[in-house]
Amino acid sequence: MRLDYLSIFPGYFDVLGISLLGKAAVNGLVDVYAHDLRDWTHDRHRTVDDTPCGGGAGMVMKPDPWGEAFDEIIGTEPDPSVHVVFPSPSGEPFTQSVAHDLSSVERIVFCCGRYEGIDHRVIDYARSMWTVHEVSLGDYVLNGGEVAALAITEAVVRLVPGFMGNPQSLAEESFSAGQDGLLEYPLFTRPVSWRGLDVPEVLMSGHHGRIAKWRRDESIRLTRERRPDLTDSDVSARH
Ligand SMILES: N#Cc1ccccc1Cn1ccc2ccc(-c3cc(N)[nH]n3)cc21
Repeated sequence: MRLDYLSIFPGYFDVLGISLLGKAAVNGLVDVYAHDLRDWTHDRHRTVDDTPCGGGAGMVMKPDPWGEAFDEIIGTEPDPSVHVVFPSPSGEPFTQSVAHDLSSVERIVFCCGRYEGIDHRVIDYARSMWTVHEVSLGDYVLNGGEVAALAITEAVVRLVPGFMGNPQSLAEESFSAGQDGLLEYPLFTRPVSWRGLDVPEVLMSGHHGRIAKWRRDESIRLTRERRPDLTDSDVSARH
């Protein structure tokens, strides 16, 4: 998998050389390339923004540098196998399902906007050429797309076959298909007693059926308490 990042702050992506992602890069599972959008400007100030047409606060990112960067980094021919991700507060929700879909593609280009956003024609042009995902991390506003791109990267790459040492751990996480859309149950390890707090006895019983039931019940309880939006009537009935 090749990952490209287009940003006026490419240094954000130096962190991708650390930890598991660094190991994946070493193992050849992912190739990471960060690009400075200003390299595709031609004025002395390396200008990437301008005032919004129609007025309004803030600045908008000019389309020209993006187009020239696309030509050089991706190419000038349409290719739906290239997935272009625009983090945006007005995007579709980024979910585990989207992460799973992206984990099987060969190439992802992250377009990290700043200011008030990117000239919309850039997104329209990208849609005419590649497979575009305009995605939001959640209902809050960041200062740009870089942090969102890093979060999306981690969610996607950890699902790439061969990346995680123990793929079984993926199957038991919150939001994974195997969890029936429920939140993950509480986790414990040794010591059994810690500052007056004990591991639930059932988990030390060695009775796998009771442990499985306790974990399911806890997942249902937590999901109903914290994320009623994840429990539809059918799921509630089953639980
Ligand atoms: N756009 C915009 C915008 C609009 C108003 C105020 C500030 C910004 C900053 N910004 C510029 C690029 C960009 C990219 C992604 C996010 C983003 C994603 C999530 N889920 N929250 N915020 C924000 C981004």
